[in-house]
Amino acid sequence: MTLRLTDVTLTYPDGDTRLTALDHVSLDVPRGTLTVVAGPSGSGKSSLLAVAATLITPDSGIVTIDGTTVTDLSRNDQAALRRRSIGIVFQQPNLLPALTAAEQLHVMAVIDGRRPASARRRALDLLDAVGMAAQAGRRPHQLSGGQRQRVNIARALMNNPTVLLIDEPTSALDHERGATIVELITQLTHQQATATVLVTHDRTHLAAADQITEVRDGRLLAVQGQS
Ligand SMILES: Nc1ncnc2c1ncn2[C@@H]1O[C@H](COP(=O)(O)OP(=O)(O)OP(=O)(O)O)[C@@H](O)[C@H]1O
Repeated sequence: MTLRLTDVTLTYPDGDTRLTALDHVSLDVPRGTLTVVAGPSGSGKSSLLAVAATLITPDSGIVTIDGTTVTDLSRNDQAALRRRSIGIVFQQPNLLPALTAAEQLHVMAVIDGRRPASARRRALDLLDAVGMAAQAGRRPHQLSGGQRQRVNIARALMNNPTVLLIDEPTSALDHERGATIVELITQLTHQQATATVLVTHDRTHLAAADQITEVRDGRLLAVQGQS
């Protein structure tokens, strides 16, 4: 299993007590499949992504990625694994204003120490895969919200991650553009063979999923596969 959460509990300080954001959560996500986690505001979706991304260490439970138990690793080793194996798409496309679409992707490869020529090739291939080849030389202010989100998704795939984590990718888009982005995420999940988790409060995205699950008050309700 590429991404596995086993019996994960996460709490935050809340005055004199602690608030349980994730309550004994278990989830398996195989490569090449899309899991949609739906739930209302405050149910624990972002916390689940942050734990899967190794950005937050849970109070208890185990997270494994590609067979490595990440909850056992040092913070440095977690960061190295994150760079190598995890692509994260945050809600707001936090692109760098001065860089072109292609350069947004290059930066990721440079951080990872990849050779410029192969990085340039992969960046252009990915921009093509997200339908943005013609806009490779544009800066964020010259792109629409949907186009920025496409660059954001391509950037997350730059280092060839096995796990792709996506937080509310359509919150800034209208319904039609949102549906197109979810379709694109489904295609990329199959094409790039990522174990993809998309969290959303929008139930219309459930139809795109290979596996759907609902989160309420930090608990995962039934996980169901779709075929
Ligand atoms: N850093 C924090 N400190 C304290 N409590 C937090 C913190 N982050 C989240 N929480 C609480 O944990 C619970 C789960 O929050 P989380 O952000 O994971 O939910 P969510 O489903 O992603 O919500 P939204 O859809 O509004 O982003 C909420 O009750 C929230 O108030």
